[in-house]
Amino acid sequence: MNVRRVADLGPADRRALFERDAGVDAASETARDIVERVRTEGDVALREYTSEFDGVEVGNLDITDEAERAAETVDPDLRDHIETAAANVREFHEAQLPDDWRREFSPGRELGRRFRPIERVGVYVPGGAAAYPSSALMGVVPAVVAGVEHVAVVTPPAEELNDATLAAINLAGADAVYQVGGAQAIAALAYGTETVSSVEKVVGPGNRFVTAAKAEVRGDVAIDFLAGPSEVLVLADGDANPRYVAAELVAQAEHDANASVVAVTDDEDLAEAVREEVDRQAGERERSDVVREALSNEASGVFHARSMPEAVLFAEEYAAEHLVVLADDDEALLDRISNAGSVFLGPHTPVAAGDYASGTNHVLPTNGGARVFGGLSVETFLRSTTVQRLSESGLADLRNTVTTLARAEGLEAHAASVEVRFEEE
Ligand SMILES: NC(=O)c1ccc[n+]([C@@H]2O[C@H](COP(=O)([O-])OP(=O)(O)OC[C@H]3O[C@@H](n4cnc5c(N)ncnc54)[C@H](O)[C@@H]3O)[C@@H](O)[C@H]2O)c1
Ligand SMILES: N[C@H](CO)Cc1c[nH]c[nH+]1
Ligand SMILES: [Zn+2]
Repeated sequence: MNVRRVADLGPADRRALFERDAGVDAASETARDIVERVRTEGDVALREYTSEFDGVEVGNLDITDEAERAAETVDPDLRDHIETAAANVREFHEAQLPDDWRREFSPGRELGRRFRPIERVGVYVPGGAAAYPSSALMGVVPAVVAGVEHVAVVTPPAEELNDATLAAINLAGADAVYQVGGAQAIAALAYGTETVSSVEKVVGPGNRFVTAAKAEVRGDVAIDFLAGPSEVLVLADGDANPRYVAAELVAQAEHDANASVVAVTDDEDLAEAVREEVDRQAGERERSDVVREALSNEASGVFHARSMPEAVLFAEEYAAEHLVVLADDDEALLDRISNAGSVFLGPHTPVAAGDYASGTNHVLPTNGGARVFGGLSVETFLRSTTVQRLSESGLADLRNTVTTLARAEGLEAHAASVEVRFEEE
């Protein structure tokens, strides 16, 4: 990996960086075929795909009881830490619960909003190369806090089911758990099969096949947003510690060969030091082949900007899932940034803290989705309804405006529905 200068980036480089897709487009056709087969063939298709992609012949797809057992038998120390993380996630998400409200905006014109949970949701908990008990907490806890009645979880199977993931799913409060992963799991939640009942909204992160499948079912079922292969962008000034910068890149790179990891700084020496550190740290990791592939992606790299404003502009255009700011004036830099899924400020705030335990949600938009979406939250599981009551005088105040606009639209019955209220019986 070479240090690249932001000023030298051509249109093709900028497209690769700022319109990145982490292999999701290339997975779309496969995902579409899988979704269609599951929709028409149900459990038979689920079992066949599970055998093909996960190499497992599953017995019962429903593993709700196994999850309950795992919560009792999992290593007590691990269970304690799962519960600590869950408590922090719960606390942060409870703070997001909105209150219903109603207010009189002018005499006789009372308007408000109320919030109710979606009734049935499905949470994807990834579990291919690595197991993700933390993603179980991030998906299920906010749904439970929002008051969702039925929370179903799907997660890929393995010869030996991962106890920590199962325990976390149960401890977080899921109602049903199915051992199925990939695009087939998303299709099962969207359309239902003999075993898996369909839901109203599908949420959660996953690899490019999972992400492509969510894009495919969107429209038939609600989804949160596309949360694909992980990303991090580190915005650093010359005082940043290159070991910390490199550690952030290597950490998110170990998720997936399709992960995108970037550092941008106005200090050429720091850029060079980060590049060397990344090389060194990448070689030390168990998943160093995955890390190296992620580091060599077109959307990854170490970049030298001519100034911090140029580096900030780069970060804004990139719109990363995670933005780490390692700079003296981090709060001032933050003020100039809007596009990021989650921001980590200062030398003691690694992304891993938010990935596992600080309490914020780690299910976040990737591939530039942060330009228009926020991460998973309690609001993801709520819908709002507006409520209004007008008094007779409140309606009288609006009478001419409503009838004039209704007639301008050629909708006489709308106007009449107001006028009838002022006519003598
Ligand atoms: N953006 C976020 O918020 C966020 C959060 C956590 C994890 N992640 C991401 O989740 C992903 C986890 O990936 P993973 O692969 O370990 O687990 P996964 O559960 O996402 O995917 C595993 C499934 O992929 C399917 N699959 C694998 N190869 C396939 C192929 N060739 N064709 C069709 N289907 C195939 C299989 O069905 C398998 O069950 C990583 O990319 C990680 O970065 C993202
Ligand atoms: N960094 C991931 C989100 O992109 C979340 C995660 C789970 N486990 C470790 N990290
Ligand atoms: Zn992570």
